Amino acid sequence: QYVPDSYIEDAFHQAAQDLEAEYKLLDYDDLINKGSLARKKRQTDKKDPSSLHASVLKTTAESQKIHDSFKIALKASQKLKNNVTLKQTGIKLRAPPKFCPFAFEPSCTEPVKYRQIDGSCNNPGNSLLGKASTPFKRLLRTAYEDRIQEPRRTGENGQLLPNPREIALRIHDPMDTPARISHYGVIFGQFIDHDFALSAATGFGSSPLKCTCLTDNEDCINIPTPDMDMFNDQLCQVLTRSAASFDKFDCSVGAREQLNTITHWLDLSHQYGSDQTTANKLRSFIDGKLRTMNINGMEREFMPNTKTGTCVDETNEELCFEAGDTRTSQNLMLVSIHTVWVREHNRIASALKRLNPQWTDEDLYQETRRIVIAEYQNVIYKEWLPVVIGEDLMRAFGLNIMHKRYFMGYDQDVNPHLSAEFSTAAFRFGHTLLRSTLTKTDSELRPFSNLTLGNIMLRPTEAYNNGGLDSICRGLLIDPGTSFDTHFTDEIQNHLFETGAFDAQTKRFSLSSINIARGRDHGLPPYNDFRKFVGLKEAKTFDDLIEIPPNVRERLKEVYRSVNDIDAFTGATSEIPLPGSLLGPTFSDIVARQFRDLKFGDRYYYENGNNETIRFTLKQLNQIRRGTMSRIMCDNLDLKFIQRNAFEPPSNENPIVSCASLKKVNLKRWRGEPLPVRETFFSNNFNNNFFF
Ligand code: HEM
Repeated sequence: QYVPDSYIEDAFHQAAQDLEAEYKLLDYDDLINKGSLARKKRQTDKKDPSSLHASVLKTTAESQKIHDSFKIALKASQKLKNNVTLKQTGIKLRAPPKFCPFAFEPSCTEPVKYRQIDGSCNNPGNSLLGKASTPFKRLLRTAYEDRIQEPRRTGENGQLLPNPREIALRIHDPMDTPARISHYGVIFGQFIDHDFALSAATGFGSSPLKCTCLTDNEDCINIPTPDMDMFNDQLCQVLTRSAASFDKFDCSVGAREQLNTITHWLDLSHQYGSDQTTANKLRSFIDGKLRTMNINGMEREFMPNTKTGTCVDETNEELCFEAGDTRTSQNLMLVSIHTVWVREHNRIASALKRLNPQWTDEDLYQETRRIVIAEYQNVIYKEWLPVVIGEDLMRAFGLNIMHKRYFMGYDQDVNPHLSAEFSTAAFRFGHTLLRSTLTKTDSELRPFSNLTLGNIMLRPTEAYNNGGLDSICRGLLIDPGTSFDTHFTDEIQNHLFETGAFDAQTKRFSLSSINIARGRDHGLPPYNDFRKFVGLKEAKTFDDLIEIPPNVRERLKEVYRSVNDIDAFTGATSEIPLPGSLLGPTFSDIVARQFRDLKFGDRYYYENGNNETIRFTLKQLNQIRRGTMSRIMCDNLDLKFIQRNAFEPPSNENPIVSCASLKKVNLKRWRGEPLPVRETFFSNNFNNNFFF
């Protein structure tokens, strides 16, 4: 049952005016003078760690509009609630179309052979599913302090929850134990993450808010420095809250959701872009290729430079690298993986051009993109995911790839969206697997140089010198990652984004404490709720936490007052890994569930055979299935030898073999591939009718 439209519209108009008036009060100069909240057009101080953190967050004009529309809806709902009749009838409220950012669905032409850049039009029943700038979904009920939007602050006994950095110091202290995943496998996890998750940050216009340690603002969740912390030269870690969104496309007013600014799919959107402008900027428009550049003294191609990134550019000559995601240059290990995939795109485009000389640039770009995304999905489901969650869960969740046949399990009722529980907690498992050092190796995988994470975080120098990105990528193959446990490596735990800018308010971050604070910001319920969801027994006391080793249980008991207060990230990373999986039972389940939804809910999933326009021929598909990550590395780096599975360190079970012995994908199956009648690509104008 809904309230009459005119009545609601009035309330929304008034609420919009109130919000505008509030924003006017937040005058920029005034705020700077008061030293409270700084509105910046761009984060310009490249040495300020908080600017560096902000540079890996994203605010867009669209995300800010959605955030504002949610705020307006809350205000309007407050106004309407004061009305006695509404209170009595317990009527549900929904924003009128003018105030609902999701009201204008893209219209999709059918059938479409290629994915849309912005992720829309995948599901014929709901064209917005999977699109960039849509909300995360929930597996569990949110847990906000006020039930609507404020971060959880108080525990079960009414006392304040422990400070996230305090928890980090007591539970996530540094220790590195080698694991059976290669560091390549770990950073590939980050690469996947940047394909499908980027929460919008609250901001002004299209820049994230810059909080300060003295700010008491509802959109800041700074982490104060506890006593006895080595961070005692800084008051806090400044942290901006993620932007708000409605949780449903119908804009019914409920608890705060967060917004994913990039496409939810496994579609290499971090290579190709999540919007048409970015996608066009990355293309060369010649023979279907992506734009690349050369570096003096190095033979192969590299991603183009950009001046808009936030690399700490010591010399003013060495620049960041540009791809489809704003976080590309966050570290050079990540850049090196991006580089391999850009080269793979251009390698395939050249091969297709040789096979089909009559194809236009557009034909070559679209078909190459389709093949490269298929190769990428193939290595994820065939090689990477089994290393992470193990064969048993692969089977239980239907995640194994097929042999010789099509996959026929596509289900348009599956919601493929990333869940908040996955992106805010479970998929951050990779943070515990990172190591502080890395090795550069030559083409025979012989080490010749060692670096620390600090040397390559937002610092491009090592990309241009001493073997460059190729040697970093090869080094990731031989270094093992560290085990899944509560421990974080020192560089991430105590020195994240440290630049030596000792006059900055926040001089460095601690990633585990950010994860905990972010969980509260996003209204994640405590660990016990996660346990129930994945089928573990609800713990009544700390001693019931039998999946957690006794010594860690003891430490949890010292930090948290109640077993019901434990933050999800801390609780789940405390668990002993399941047999065959790198992860404990809670994160194994949530990760498996998410990759199931991304497979069964994606009409463009590479093995899907139920749509004749979209699917590959069986012969093409079987070629793609032959591919491996190691083969792709051999094709795009100077490598003579490599282990069979790039996601595990070399060992007797995973021997180093010659590149020549690895199977190749035969592209001859694409000779004469019929191309679709050119369809008009959807242009996103869904904001035309919006309220500002
Ligand atoms: C050197 C390596 C890495 C660094 C420095 C790093 C750093 C960060 C930072 C600063 C954030 C934003 C935190 C926040 O404000 O909430 C973040 C988010 C995240 N990271 Fe990492 N990370 C790394 C590797 C990884 C790996 C290996 C994985 C997974 C296998 C991963 C998964 C995630 C996820 C899922 C998010 C949330 C994304 C979102 O929803 O916006 N990261 N990381």
